Amino acid sequence: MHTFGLTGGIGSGKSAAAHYFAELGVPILDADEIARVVVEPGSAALASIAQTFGAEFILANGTLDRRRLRERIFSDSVAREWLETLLHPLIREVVKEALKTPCTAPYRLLMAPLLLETGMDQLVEGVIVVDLPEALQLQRALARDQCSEATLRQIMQAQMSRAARLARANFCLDNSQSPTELQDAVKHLHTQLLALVEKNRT
Ligand SMILES: CC(C)(COP(=O)(O)OP(=O)(O)OC[C@H]1O[C@@H](n2cnc3c(N)ncnc32)[C@H](O)[C@@H]1O)[C@@H](O)C(=O)NCCC(=O)NCCS
Ligand SMILES: Nc1ncnc2c1ncn2[C@@H]1O[C@H](COP(=O)(O)OP(=O)(O)OP(=O)(O)O)[C@@H](O)[C@H]1O
Repeated sequence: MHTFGLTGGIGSGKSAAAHYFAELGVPILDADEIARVVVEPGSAALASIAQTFGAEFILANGTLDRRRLRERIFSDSVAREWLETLLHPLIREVVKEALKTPCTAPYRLLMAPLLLETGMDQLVEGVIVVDLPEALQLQRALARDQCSEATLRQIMQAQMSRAARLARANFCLDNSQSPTELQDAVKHLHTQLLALVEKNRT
């Protein structure tokens, strides 16, 4: 089973690209979704977070106060590193287990904003980067998220720079134009990936 990684900074258009791949029948494994599963109510990770940051980081319904934790970790790099040390190995283990599941499609995608930062690119055969100028990335993320510009800038600062990410890309999807153009780029890359997978089979 072939797996390629799909990455890009916050608001770059990973979900939009993944949606177009899914329409073409490509299975998607989403690391952000797994990051939510590992802190579900009752998990050891959630208990550790409450112990370190305080009980006020847990909402009345027992779930993580994600907004509060976001504000905290992106304004305090020590807190962020503590959280990453706790969560990244757990996320990686769940991803590794999920990748063991056989799948009939020619290839699948592991979608992860921190694919390169966490070394999860070692689990895939090639890296696809969704790319756009940082100013446009900020503009789109601002329009979508209930998040201040200052926090978004801090999140972008905690991620790899555009240049560093592009330097590690095997494939690039330009998302600086319209959604239709992104969809066309996904279709084109899908054909390329199918050919690559087929070539490796023979
Ligand atoms: C801080 C948390 C609770 C905020 O939750 P929230 O629902 O507001 O955001 P969500 O999880 O949907 O993440 C939104 C985006 O933030 C960015 N982001 C998240 N965590 C990080 C991080 N540690 N460093 C840099 N960027 C990050 C990513 O681009 C991500 O797509 C959450 O992001 C989290 O648990 N982060 C630590 C786990 C992690 O590193 N996840 C990335 C998986 S590869
Ligand atoms: N080509 C485009 N033109 C205009 N808006 C776009 C385009 N691509 C994506 N968007 C919008 O930009 C925002 C960010 O896109 P998306 O949610 O796909 O990014 P993401 O990389 O998955 O973000 P995150 O990692 O923050 O979850 C969304 O509101 C989306 O609708």
